[in-house]
Amino acid sequence: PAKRSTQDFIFGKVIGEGSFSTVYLTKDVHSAKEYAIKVCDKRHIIREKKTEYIKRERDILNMISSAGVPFFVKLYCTFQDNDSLYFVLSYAKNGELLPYINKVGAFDIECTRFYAGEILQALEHLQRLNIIHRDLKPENILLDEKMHILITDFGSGKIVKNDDQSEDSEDETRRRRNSFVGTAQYVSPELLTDKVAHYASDLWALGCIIYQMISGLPPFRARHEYAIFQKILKLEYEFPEEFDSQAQDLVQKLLVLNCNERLGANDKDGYPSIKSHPMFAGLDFARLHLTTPPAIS
Ligand SMILES: NC(=O)Nc1ccc2c(c1)=C(Cc1cc(-c3cccc(C(=O)NCCN4CCCCC4)c3)c[nH]1)C(=O)N=2
Repeated sequence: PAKRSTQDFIFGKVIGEGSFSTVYLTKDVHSAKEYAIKVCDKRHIIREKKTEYIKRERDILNMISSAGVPFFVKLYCTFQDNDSLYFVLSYAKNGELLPYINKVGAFDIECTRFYAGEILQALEHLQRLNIIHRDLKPENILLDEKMHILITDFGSGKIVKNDDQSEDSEDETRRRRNSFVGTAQYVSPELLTDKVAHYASDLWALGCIIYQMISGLPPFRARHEYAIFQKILKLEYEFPEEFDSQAQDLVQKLLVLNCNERLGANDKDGYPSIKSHPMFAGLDFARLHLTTPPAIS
């Protein structure tokens, strides 16, 4: 196909903002289809030495789009001009999951089971593709027009080489320089201490998101980031009264400081030990993307 350019799209409202990018709702002038275009500022990326992150995001999005799995934004094409890089991505008509949690205050257990199940399915696909998201949070979980999830923002993602999560000395040197951590409320203890992410780092974030869907707030909260980090490292959080007991059991098995002892941490080929948890009893994971999501109310 011919290389696209900004002339092929009508740019609409801003629907997302990042430190190096802005996301616009756009319409393809030829097909009238709606897309999200992520516009990345070249000079800013180069100045902040983030070119490797942008290349990795493009590579991960290509891997996911080629795999043809549900639950992720698709990358349709990329192009560039003198100032910017352009990623043409899926448009998620219903935006981020977070405003829905804030709007209803707390999901009922059926909604929590459904959306936790879709996120778990998505994490299984990532594990099988040897990808760690590293910044999973409700703002990066979008909702399409049928209210199914579309996970986005792989700008912090990691491709695990030959299924070995350990690191070589070059990786270790880079890691010590690597100031990356995810978003405070959802970052795992191992990313705060030894700066090495594991597949189980995304399972920690899943635990935080399940807690938030039920209680309305993330488990580790404080006025300042440093205080949040302290609470995470001390596993300092509580369950509100009336928190569903099966969900509480699952969250407690995911929010484990030692990433190797987290439920699912040692699973190969997906997360069977999490899928078999009583909280997901009766959920048909393979058909989730084909079923009508429960109304969020
Ligand atoms: N960092 C990134 O990669 N960011 C991306 C990437 C791809 C992408 C992306 C972000 C998208 C973000 C997005 C944002 C929105 C959006 C923005 C503003 C308002 C709304 C909106 O009002 N939706 C209706 C849902 N409301 C939500 C709150 C409760 C009532 C109903 C949606 C729709 N899609 C998108 O559609 N596709």
